[in-house]
Formats: sequence, structure tokens, C-alpha cells
Amino acid sequence: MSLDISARLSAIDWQQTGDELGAEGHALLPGLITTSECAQLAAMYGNESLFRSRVVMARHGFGQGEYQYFHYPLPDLIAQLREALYPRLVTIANHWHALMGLDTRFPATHQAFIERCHAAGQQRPTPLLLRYGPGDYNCLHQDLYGDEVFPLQVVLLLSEPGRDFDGGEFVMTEQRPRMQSRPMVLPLRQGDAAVIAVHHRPVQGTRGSYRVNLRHGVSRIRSGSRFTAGIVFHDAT
Ligand SMILES: O=C(O)CCC(=O)C(=O)O
Ligand SMILES: [Fe+2]
Repeated sequence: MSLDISARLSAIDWQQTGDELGAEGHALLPGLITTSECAQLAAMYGNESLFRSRVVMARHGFGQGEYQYFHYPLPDLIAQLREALYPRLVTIANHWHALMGLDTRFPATHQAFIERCHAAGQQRPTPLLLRYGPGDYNCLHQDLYGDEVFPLQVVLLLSEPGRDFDGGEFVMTEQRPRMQSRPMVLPLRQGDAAVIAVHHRPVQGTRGSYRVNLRHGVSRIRSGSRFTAGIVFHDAT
């Protein structure tokens, strides 16, 4: 069955997405996946054979709740989104690197970028499913897995706020040089995707651009259960 991912991505205003990302470090893609795709992905959590490893967050001080990294080959929907989102985001990524004075430029296809990761020893897939229950939360963090870092990542909310869970907001902070941190809450609904900065973003100052540091996490789930899928474009060591 064709998932028609390229048609969905063609309907998105990528200029606007790039502008939002540049201004805020995040942009929403409402309704990127269907309710039934959300349910299918969330149901995968119980199928251990799909995953290479499982992380219980409390054991590492990452928060409370757990997640699992898919192994290769990734489920079709995740694989297609990862491959098709990359070329839409690579222009923004290269622009950001130029503005931030970073030498690295990213190749046109995800295949070429993943080959670079693998050559650098980052061979383990990073797409993951996260599961939270009442009281769980995810501490502010950055998804860095080695020297190869693609500066944007995508998060898909698989559960519906107010129905499946309460609380559990997706939050980001932006740490600016010599200033207090700026908090942000992303108003995600089931099926929405957020494109977010992995590590930092450029900010236009009066004397050229500088970098601000971003982190993301999830506030405490007050009730119910919350599932997300994360798509990081670099692989892990
Ligand atoms: O559950 C969430 O919304 C956070 C997911 C996350 O940290 C990620 O996808 O990198
Ligand atoms: Fe994350």
C-alpha cells in the first residue's frame, strides 16, 4: 500500500516552516499522520521484535517513562517519513550551518547522509517510540548521538490530549547568551508533527548571527497514557 507521504509533504508550505523554525526553533506540521497511523505506531510499542533497545528513563536520570529504538529495517511509515522529510529540511539545515559559521554541509539525500554517519561509526538507528503513563515526564535534553548531527528532528504525537492523557506538554527552552532562558510549549494534537532544533539555532544579531542553545522535554503526565514517535536523522554510535 502506498502511504502517499510525498503528496502529504508537497501540501506543506516549507517556506513558512523554515521561517517559523528560524524564528522559534520549532514549527508544527498539523495532521501529518492519520489517527489510524497513530494507533498503528503506538501499538508497535508492545512488539519487542521491532526494537534494538529499550530505555527506562528513571534508571538514567532522564525522567520517568520509557522508550525503545527501532532496529533496521524501520517500519515503513517511519522509514518513508525519515527519507522524505530529510530533503525538505536539508535546505534549512544548510542555511542554519552557514549562518552559525559551521563548516559542515549536508548532502541532498538522507541515504548519502546516513552513509556519512555509518562511515563515522554512527550505525545504529535512532528513530524511537516513547511511552508515558501517569506521573511520567521527560527531562530537558538534546538528541546528540555522536559528532554527526543533523540540526533538525521531528516528533509525532500519537495520543490525543484531553482524551488519552492530561498534562504531558511538549516543552522547549532556549538558552541565550547572557540572558535568561525562554520557555516554549508546543500545542500538539494527535497526528501532528513538530519539527524542532536538535541542539541550537542561529539568531540574527546586529553584528551577524550567533547561536542559541535549545532543549526539549515533556512535562508531567497528569493522567492517562501518551505515546510519541521521534525521528532523528543522524544515527548513533
Ligand atoms: O515525547 C515527546 O514528546 C518527546 C520526544 C523526544 O524527546 C524525541 O522525540 O526526541
Ligand atoms: Fe528527544
